[in-house]
Amino acid sequence: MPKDNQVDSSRFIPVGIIRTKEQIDIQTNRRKVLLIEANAGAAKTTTLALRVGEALANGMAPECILILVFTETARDVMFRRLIEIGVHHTIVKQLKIQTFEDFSRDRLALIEDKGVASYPNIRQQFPPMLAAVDKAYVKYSESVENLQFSTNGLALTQYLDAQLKLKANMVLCEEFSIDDLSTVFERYGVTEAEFLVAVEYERIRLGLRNQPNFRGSFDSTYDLARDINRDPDRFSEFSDYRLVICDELHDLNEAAFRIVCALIDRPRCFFVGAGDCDQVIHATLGARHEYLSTRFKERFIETQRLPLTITHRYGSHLAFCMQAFKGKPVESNVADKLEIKVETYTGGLEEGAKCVVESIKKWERNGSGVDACAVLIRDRHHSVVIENALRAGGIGYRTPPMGSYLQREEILFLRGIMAIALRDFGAVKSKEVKESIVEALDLYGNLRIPPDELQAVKVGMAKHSQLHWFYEKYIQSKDETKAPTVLDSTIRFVIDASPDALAVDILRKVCDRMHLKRIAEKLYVRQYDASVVIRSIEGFLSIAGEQTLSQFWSDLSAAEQFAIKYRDKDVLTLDCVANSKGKEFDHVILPFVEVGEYPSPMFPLKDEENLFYVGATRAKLRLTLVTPLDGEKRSTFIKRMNITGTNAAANIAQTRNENIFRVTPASRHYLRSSYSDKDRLKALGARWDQTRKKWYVPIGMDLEAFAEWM
Ligand SMILES: Nc1ncnc2c1ncn2[C@@H]1O[C@H](COP(=O)(O)OP(=O)(O)OP(=O)(O)O)[C@@H](O)[C@H]1O
Repeated sequence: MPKDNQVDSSRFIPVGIIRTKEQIDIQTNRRKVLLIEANAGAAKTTTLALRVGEALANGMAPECILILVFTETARDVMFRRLIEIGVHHTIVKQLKIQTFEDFSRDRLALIEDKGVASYPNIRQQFPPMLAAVDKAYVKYSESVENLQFSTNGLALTQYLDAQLKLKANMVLCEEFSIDDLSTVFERYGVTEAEFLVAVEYERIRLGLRNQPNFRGSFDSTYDLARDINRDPDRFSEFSDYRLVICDELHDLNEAAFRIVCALIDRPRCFFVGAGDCDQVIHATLGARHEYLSTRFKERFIETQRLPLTITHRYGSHLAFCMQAFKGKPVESNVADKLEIKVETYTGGLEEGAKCVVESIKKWERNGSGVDACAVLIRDRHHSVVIENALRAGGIGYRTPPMGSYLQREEILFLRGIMAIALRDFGAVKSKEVKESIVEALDLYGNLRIPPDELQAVKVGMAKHSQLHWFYEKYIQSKDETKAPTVLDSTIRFVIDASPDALAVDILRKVCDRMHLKRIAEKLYVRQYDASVVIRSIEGFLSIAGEQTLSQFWSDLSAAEQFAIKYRDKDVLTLDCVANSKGKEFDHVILPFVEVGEYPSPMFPLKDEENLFYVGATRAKLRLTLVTPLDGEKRSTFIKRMNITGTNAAANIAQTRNENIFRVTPASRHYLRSSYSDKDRLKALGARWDQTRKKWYVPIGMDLEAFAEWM
């Protein structure tokens, strides 16, 4: 039964939830273009899944439905949600659920006569970007005043960021006149030099025939949008989708918008998209709220907007706090209370990490499973202390898709040096980790081993229990008359040191001798990425504690074994907040909600607010904020939630919810039957649910005759 006693004309009846009137209105809506604007947890994904269920129940073939999202996480969540509400998994598998980038790549492959090289790693884009800077310099440095071009790593990354921004906004495919150059900063937020370099970079990428030579991240989406722009008829070659669904519409940029428009332009296509402007955290890629607010309406006059106002994920206490934090109405329909805990610590991040472990233990003592718990960190480097504290506390964890700190390049490099010096590569059990250590030595040591040779070395290396031959072949200086390289002299220093020396002292000297900070700034040229690497190394040194070099080495192997042991089990999730969009957990712990960490001073405050909002709203039953005891060090975000001030009103709303919404949904009774039962079931009045591929007894019908199938 739907809530609010409305007439329900829907054919798809979900399992496990009672839909609100808002949800049924969306599920059964037949407007050509429908936009849903909602709060976090207000059932966007679920309601889009209901719309898909309805289309299937009305006989639409799964191949005619396309679901587009921006991230792989969102794709997985949509897949799961469809199954949760009762769409049969074989049907879900037939639906096309893709990220924009994957969808675009597949579409382009259909019309391109040659394969296009993919450059997923930003470093692969450096050589063409260098060539672009050269060209821009030669062409414009005489004719345009005050142009500054640079070719260091930081500058190259900034040029790459700028070209992405311009592409997301579809600026580069427009004709440009040199007279307009003075306005590019005002219009697009890039400098004149960045604009000119981006134009040259695209010329290099596209070559003479306007057929891309390579593609970096986002280039498939851009190229498809560009293609549509140049020749709208070409899109008509693609298969017709009858229903296009788009989740996370708040991440839409101009390129993705044009692809969506081309799909909607097909005469038989219906479109439903959902978004929440407070979840925009990819602002640099041109994500803007104006698509939701105005652009669709301008382009498709028949656009209708419907709201999803009520959250079904978390109770009133968090709803009221998020209302205070975001300054927008947030209402909850959840009967279960959500507790907000503020746990405090004094001292550094290690103490904060212990506080996290204590919060998990309290949760377990309540009888709740640790697998329903997630620690969502602001930055990758936070995971060093957290992982260590979890291991000390015997709490198994997974780190999808962030990866454990032990497998990060900077840490692998230090592990490689230790493995050579201690002659104990055998302690590294995993073949992949062995290969990655070799890669990290090549990268950080600037060995420049040609790619094919490196590949062969990696394959051979996995079989070795020693790394010494690699050292002798690629690192050790052969010419006695010359000074050894910095890497070689650093390794010799560690070899000469006693394995009983304090690990932290030795490793700190390794970092200083190698100038790791400078290397990080060169390799991870974005200031933020470099800072994460530097802090991750600091965290690594701090966890060495009082251990000797050989003790720390054994401890690292034990830590890796610990992480591997629990990898596929039902354990705690440890991830970055940015990866958690669309997910939910009974208990969410946000560590280090402190000044300088959260919000990060390196990003616009608005983005940080949205990130915090996304993290906090993943919680279903408990949200724990781990923050310093010292009020001065506490993040202003906690104050802005007004936890104490909203408590009384939240209590009243919560009691109301407990009285109204703690009802078991009346639902169809699905039957366990085999194919040969079908005629009998039909004769008894059972109905076939095509979407779920099961027979059911309609609501209100006596169940007695169906006892053998219950
Ligand atoms: N009518 C309903 N009754 C009870 N629970 C519901 C209902 N609709 C959805 N839910 C539940 O609410 C939770 C949030 O739903 P969903 O993930 O669809 O929200 P969302 O708006 O996509 O979230 P977000 O954008 O924050 O990731 C899910 O656990 C879902 O099963």
